Amino acid sequence: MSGTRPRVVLVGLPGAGKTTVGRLLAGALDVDFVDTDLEVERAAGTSVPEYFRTHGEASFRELEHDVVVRMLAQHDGVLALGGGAVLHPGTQEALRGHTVVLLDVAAERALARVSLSGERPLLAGDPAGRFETLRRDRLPVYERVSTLTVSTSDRRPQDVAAEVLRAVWGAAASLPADVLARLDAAASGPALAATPTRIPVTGTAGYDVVVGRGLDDEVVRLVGEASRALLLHARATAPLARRHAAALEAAGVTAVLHTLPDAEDAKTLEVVARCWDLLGDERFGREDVVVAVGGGATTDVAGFVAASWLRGVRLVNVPTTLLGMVDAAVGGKTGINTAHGKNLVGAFHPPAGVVCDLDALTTLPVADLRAGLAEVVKAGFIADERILSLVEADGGLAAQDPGSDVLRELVERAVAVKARVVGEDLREAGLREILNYGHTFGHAVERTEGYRWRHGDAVAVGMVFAAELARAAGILAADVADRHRSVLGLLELPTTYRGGRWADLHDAMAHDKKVRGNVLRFVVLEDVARPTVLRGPAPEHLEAAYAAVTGARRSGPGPSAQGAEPQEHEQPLR
Ligand SMILES: NC(=O)c1ccc[n+]([C@@H]2O[C@H](COP(=O)([O-])OP(=O)(O)OC[C@H]3O[C@@H](n4cnc5c(N)ncnc54)[C@H](O)[C@@H]3O)[C@@H](O)[C@H]2O)c1
Ligand SMILES: O=C(O)C(=O)C[C@@H](O)[C@H](O)[C@H](O)COP(=O)(O)O
Repeated sequence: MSGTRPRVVLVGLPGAGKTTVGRLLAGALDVDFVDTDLEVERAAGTSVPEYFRTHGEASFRELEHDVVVRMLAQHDGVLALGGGAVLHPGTQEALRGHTVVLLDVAAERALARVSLSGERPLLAGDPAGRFETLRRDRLPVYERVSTLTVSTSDRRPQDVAAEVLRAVWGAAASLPADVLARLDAAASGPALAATPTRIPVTGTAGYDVVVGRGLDDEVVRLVGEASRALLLHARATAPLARRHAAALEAAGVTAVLHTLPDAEDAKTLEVVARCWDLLGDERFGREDVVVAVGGGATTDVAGFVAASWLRGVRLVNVPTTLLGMVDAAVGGKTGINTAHGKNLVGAFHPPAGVVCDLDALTTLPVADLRAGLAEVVKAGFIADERILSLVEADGGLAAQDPGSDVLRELVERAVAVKARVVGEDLREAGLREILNYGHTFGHAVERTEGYRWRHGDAVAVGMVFAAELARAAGILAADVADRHRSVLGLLELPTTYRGGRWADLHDAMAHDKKVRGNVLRFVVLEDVARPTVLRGPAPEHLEAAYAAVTGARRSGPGPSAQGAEPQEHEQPLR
């Protein structure tokens, strides 16, 4: 894409609607949408609020400037700039000659939108007062760099997008017919199908995670030149798998469908062996591909089948559960369970691509949607506080609505966290352990319960256990530990576990992959987005955490209160 330029660059204050309108514009023009905040987070390896906290605004603006300049040179779709990006003189200069649209918004409207969209470091404390100051300082700069101003106050995003298209490309009649059709659809009511977001996973095996709606073509594109595709799916996703199979057949690929047992029953050696037989019967070669259409259990098994057949063939993941989209399908961990525990046999085998079609979530039972939200919340606690504030903003309602923009943002943010981590540490040499937050206890609960618990439910309780352990060890403040219960509670996820099972749980935790030389190691937090590893926790702290999870008692006051001597822990993992 080098040497191209964005069709339009959107600037404006936080809450002006740059992301929403940007996606609509990109959808109408059939081009990609890029939000520079997400690109900056990718470049920084952390969230914007966390970068502000640790490096300060000046350093953030330099990094943001570099990203904006790169995007102006490379991106040929729609580009939305972070609210303060234009403050950098170099960025003002770089915008010269581009089509820059200022989305202007009234203060009360913007504040209402911002309060629903999570942490904004520059508005902390006194949002109304600070917003007025931002508006006063920035408006003259926005006006100087922009070629057009469009108001977004009290208007539907599609009407704003339509005005931008008409103003930038002249009379509607001069727009190409397909753009006109999409524009008409937007103007007559329903919002435009938003354009997909591509989140790259860098590192040894680079691939994209595509998030959006109506993404069947992406699957065909990823299967590409293969002559055969084995589509492994759950019973519940058979209709979807059949639809993909038909599209592949139409593209000249021989599609073989195979139904896996439900949930954890699929993660066995017998099931994998059956798939190997099928691949042999159908003469699958090195150029052929395995496609997983299902939840995390399906992508784990399909991934292991792809990793082991002929020592590795291509894998395309089409996750159909929230948990699959934000976690299991991304990152290349594949595997099955054994009698000794969860995921004990497997391989690192990154997919060729991941297609997260949010439309699949409309048939997902709400209990499974919530289980997926546990892993979303995990991403919030370990790396991106904005995820937590997005959930808290309306008591967790929009997060549980598969059609909401909030859920889409949660998916994108959780995928971005995972992509950042696995891009740096595919084989879990260090940093990747943070993704295991809540899993040491969670996996133990799953094993103790004979895998009848949903994975996400077990991880929810596991995070409460990890928070109580950190609090007992004097590492984590009481209010952050309590926030685990409150956020997970909003999503109706379990935060307690029954008593009397400590011996079984402890035995299961002794098989955890993070154990080194028989010493238990737990990912814990020093604060939100400050994960670390606690090595060999004191038995009384473990038992206090268990007691707290059973509801018997709290595990201790945390470091902000008197009396707790912090236990030593390893270097922070960030
Ligand atoms: N490899 C990794 O990095 C990783 C990460 C997280 C979790 N996991 C694994 O993922 C598994 C949990 O994944 P999960 O929560 O997706 O569970 P799952 O795959 O068991 O799916 C949950 C249920 O939803 C059904 N289902 C799937 N898609 C559906 C749809 N669109 N509509 C209706 N029903 C649908 C499934 O048939 C199943 O009954 C666990 O085995 C866990 O260990 C792996
Ligand atoms: O991707 C990772 O790394 C994770 O730890 C993500 C977890 O959410 C996931 O459940 C993973 O399968 C656990 O891995 P394991 O190595 O503890 O089995």
